[in-house]
Formats: sequence, C-alpha cells, structure tokens
Amino acid sequence: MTCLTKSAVLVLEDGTVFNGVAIGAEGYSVGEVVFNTAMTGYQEILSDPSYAQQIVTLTYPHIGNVGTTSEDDESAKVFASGLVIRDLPLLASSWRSQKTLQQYLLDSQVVAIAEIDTRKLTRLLRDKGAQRGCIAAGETVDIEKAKKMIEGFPGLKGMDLAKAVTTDKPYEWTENVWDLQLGYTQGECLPKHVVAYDFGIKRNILRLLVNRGCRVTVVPATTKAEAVLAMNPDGVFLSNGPGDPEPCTYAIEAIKAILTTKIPVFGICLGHQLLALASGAQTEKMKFGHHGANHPVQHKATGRVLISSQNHGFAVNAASLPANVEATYHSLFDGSLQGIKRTDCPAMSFQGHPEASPGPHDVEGIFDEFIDMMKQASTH
Ligand SMILES: NC(=O)CC[C@H](N)C(=O)O
Repeated sequence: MTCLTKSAVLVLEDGTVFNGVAIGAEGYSVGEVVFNTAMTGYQEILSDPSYAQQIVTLTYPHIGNVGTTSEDDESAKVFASGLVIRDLPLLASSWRSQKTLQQYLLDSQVVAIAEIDTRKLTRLLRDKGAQRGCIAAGETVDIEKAKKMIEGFPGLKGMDLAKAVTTDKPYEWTENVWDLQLGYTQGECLPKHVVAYDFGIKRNILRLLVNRGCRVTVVPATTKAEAVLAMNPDGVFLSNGPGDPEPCTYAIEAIKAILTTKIPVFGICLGHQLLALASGAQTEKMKFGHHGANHPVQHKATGRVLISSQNHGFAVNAASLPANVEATYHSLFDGSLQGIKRTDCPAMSFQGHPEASPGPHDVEGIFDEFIDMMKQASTH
C-alpha cells in the first residue's frame, strides 16, 4: 500500500507553480518539461536515455498500475530528470511486477510528483512550448530555490548530451527479444555484424537487430570512423539519444566518412537527425516536440499510414534536404519530416521509434529494410 505524505511542487519558467505530493526521492531536479501521451510504458520511458535532462509529464491519468520489472528497463538506469503524473494507484498488479513504481523511483533516486492537474499542465506546454522547470520534493520546499535552479538551466538547445550518456567502452550484444515462455534468450549463429553507435541507445533496438541475425558491437559516441571500419561491419547503426544533434560534430564527421564507404547505415531518432546533418541538411528545435505512442506517420512511397512511438524535441527541416536525400515519411499530426533515404548510397533513417518499447510495432519492418540493405551490399 502506498503512503503519500510528503509535499512536492512543480515550478515552471513562466512562474506557474503546481502543488502536489512527492512519489519519489526527496530533493530538487531541473530539466525541460515535456508531455508524453503514451497510455502504457512508463518504465521504458523513464529508462530511455533520450529523456536525459527532461521532466516527463504523462497525460494518461493512472500511472504505476502494473508496477515495474527489471526486464523492461531500456537502459541501466533512469535517465529522465523527473516524473509528473495525475494519480498513482494504491495497488500495483501484474504477474511480472517486481516492485511498485514508487519503490522504483525511490531506488533510482528520481524526484517525482503526483496529484497535479496534468491536463492543465499539458495545455500550458502545448500553448507556450516546452518549458524549463523544477520539481522540488520534501518536508519543506523552497520555491525561490527552484526558480533559481530554472534560471541556471540553459535548456536543451545547443546541448550535446550524447557524449554524456554513451558507453565508455565498446561491448558485444547478443540478447534476443523477450518471449512469453522463455524470457530473454541469446541469439545464435548471427551472420551479420553491425556496429552500433551508442548516443543513448535503447535495449530493444539491439534485441530487434539480434532477432534479425545481427551480432552487434556497441561503440562509444565519439568512436572515429576508422575504428568502426576496422571492425569490418556489414552495417552501421546510429542510435537514438538525448540533447541537440547539432553540437555532436564528432559524430557528424564520423558518419560523413562512413557514408563514403557505401557500407549500409541506419539511424533512429537522434541517429536520423545526425544522418541528415552529415548529409548536409539542417535540424531545428520544435515547439513542444513529439512524445507518445500514438503518432500517425505516412510512408510517402506507398501512402500507408503507420502508428508510431515518438520521442523527439528536435526535427530535421524538410526544406533543407539536399538533392541526394529523399523524404520517406512524414507526420500526419504536423506534417514534419519523419524519415529520409540517401539516393547515392545505402543509408536511411526514421525519426520515430520503430523499436517501440513502449508503443506500437507498425514500423518494425524498417529493421528488415536495413537487413536487406546489408544483404544487397554483400552481393556487390
Ligand atoms: N529519442 C531521440 O533520439 C531524441 C533525439 C533528440 N534528442 C531530440 O530530442 O529530438
């Protein structure tokens, strides 16, 4: 049974203060406040490294009702700077649950607030755009201190966070996707070798590559192109990750060099933005971004509509695409660019999250396209 007694406040840069109760660690935490419309997957969202330095508001009102399990973590820890919800249910119920959301937040030392009007907050973020904010939680909370912390937070524009969250050493990944009977198994006889740049990689991406016959070597964000090529990869993967893609010049340079070799390249989210920058396009900060599991995107070549998982605050400017880059998908919510393909070399990327976790699996077939690109490249 949950006992909520400590107070908490959420303070925004525009001066708005929301009063609620603390459901996680005590203390102060600052970040960019965004809203996510997914109905499920709170644990995967919290542990997605792309949420570093962001405070996530979940618009679905009941969060925590299925507890948490270590099997569902998308990385080794919680990366979100804080969590904002309407209601924490009194009981968590699922046969897979190992601990309650509250215990998970406490163990991860994450500051979180419940019992605030998340509809009002979401409308404010929609109208004004993502806001810098601070959650303060404890017996007594100092709103002036929270405001000072907000003033000291520069915001995500211009911030390179890929370097901050990446692995410090290369490692091999062979774990396959989760199975109801077997749990996680190991991939065997994996014919393709993919080198994956870790800009903040989610585990389900690695598992979906293994599931399609790839042995994956994950490398730090700053790994030089020569070091990647020396590993003799069949394909190079560019991961998702937090922060602004523009200052990641080391990655943009490495991608440019890899593209000249004609080794197949596939990017997701930050990886998509970096492929675009390496191809000469431009990125920009969005007003409040896309964060949810219900975003329709249209595949331009077939007209098919797919429902996708999304989590990005920056986007590639479609008007900036050079002649050798084709737009492949666009958002049916706001028309923004959702995918690209190079016409002069085997490279493509997707802005949303085909690996889901959480979210629908409609776009998963894009992983098969990457496998096909590698098969074709090996026959040349
Ligand atoms: N999920 C991601 O890779 C996010 C990419 C980038 N940090 C953005 O906010 O747009």
